[in-house]
Amino acid sequence: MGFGGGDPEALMRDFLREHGGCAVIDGGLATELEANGADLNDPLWSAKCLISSPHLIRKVHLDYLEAGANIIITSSYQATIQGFESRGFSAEESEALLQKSAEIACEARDIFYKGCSKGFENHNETKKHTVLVAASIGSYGAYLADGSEYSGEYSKEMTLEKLKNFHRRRVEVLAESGADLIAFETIPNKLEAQAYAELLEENNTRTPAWFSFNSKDGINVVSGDSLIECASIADSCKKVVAIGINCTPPRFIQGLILSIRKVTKKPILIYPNSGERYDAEKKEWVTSTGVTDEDFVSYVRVWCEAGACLIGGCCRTTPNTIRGISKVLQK
Ligand code: MET
Ligand SMILES: [Zn+2]
Repeated sequence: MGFGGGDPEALMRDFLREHGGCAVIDGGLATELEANGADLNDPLWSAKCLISSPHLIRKVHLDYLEAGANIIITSSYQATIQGFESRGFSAEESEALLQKSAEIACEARDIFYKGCSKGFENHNETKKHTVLVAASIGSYGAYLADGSEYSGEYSKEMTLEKLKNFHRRRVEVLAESGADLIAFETIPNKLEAQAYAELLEENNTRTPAWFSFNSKDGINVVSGDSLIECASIADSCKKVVAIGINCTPPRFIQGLILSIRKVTKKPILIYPNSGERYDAEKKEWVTSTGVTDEDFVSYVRVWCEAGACLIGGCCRTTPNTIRGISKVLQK
């Protein structure tokens, strides 16, 4: 039986209690892989490294752990069975690659734990620093790799059933991968939130999940669907143990937390991006549009006061950002 005594709801409660009520999520994975030299100009994005450079993924996980992250998110954001199959991998090989994303994160955690226990006579000392591995699931729009996870606009033919069929096997594989929870990230619309909630209920998995939406106006999710309605879907799903926002500019976060708080008592998570704008045509970040690490970290108290208790960073944040967040939360 793992952390939380095998009870999905207890996992997050026990974890947060152990961390004094607030815990640190890691920072951007894909963008940090790029900062470490990976070329991710590819429909698989960060999942490309599962094939070409798993050691780099492990290094970035470790960098975030050393910087103070208590939760690390796997490299499966844009890893889909359909995406791997279109590269010529078999169904089994594709599932193995998903599995591998969890294994690499667990391996990084083991290395980190071993490093922590050095110098402690009593091995139990390491218990103070429980780290959770969250298996990432990016949206259907992320799989399309055309920027539609930031528009939330899927074709008119898209239905709830189609979305469920698209995600079903991937959710099953990652739920059984050894990760502690499933991180549904960058959810752009209500239909996809509904699809995830139904899959979790139907699957009967014991692995808990978090739902994280993205916004580009500070009010609604990116498709224009009501954040309140999206967060309510997450709130109604028993397997969902935290609800929040990721990959959204820091300036919008406080208001979004307050909105989510209106419809849930579950823990609220936030991991904003650096605030830089992504130019989907040029496939690059417009650097002049972001905030400095200092500015980012100066928001942390405000976000806690608004009600967030899981805080990290998304695209273009770095181990340095996470170090800063960790310092503020330790105080
Ligand atoms: N966890 C993912 C990453 O940091 C989230 C990407 S949001 C577009 O790479
Ligand atoms: Zn992001």
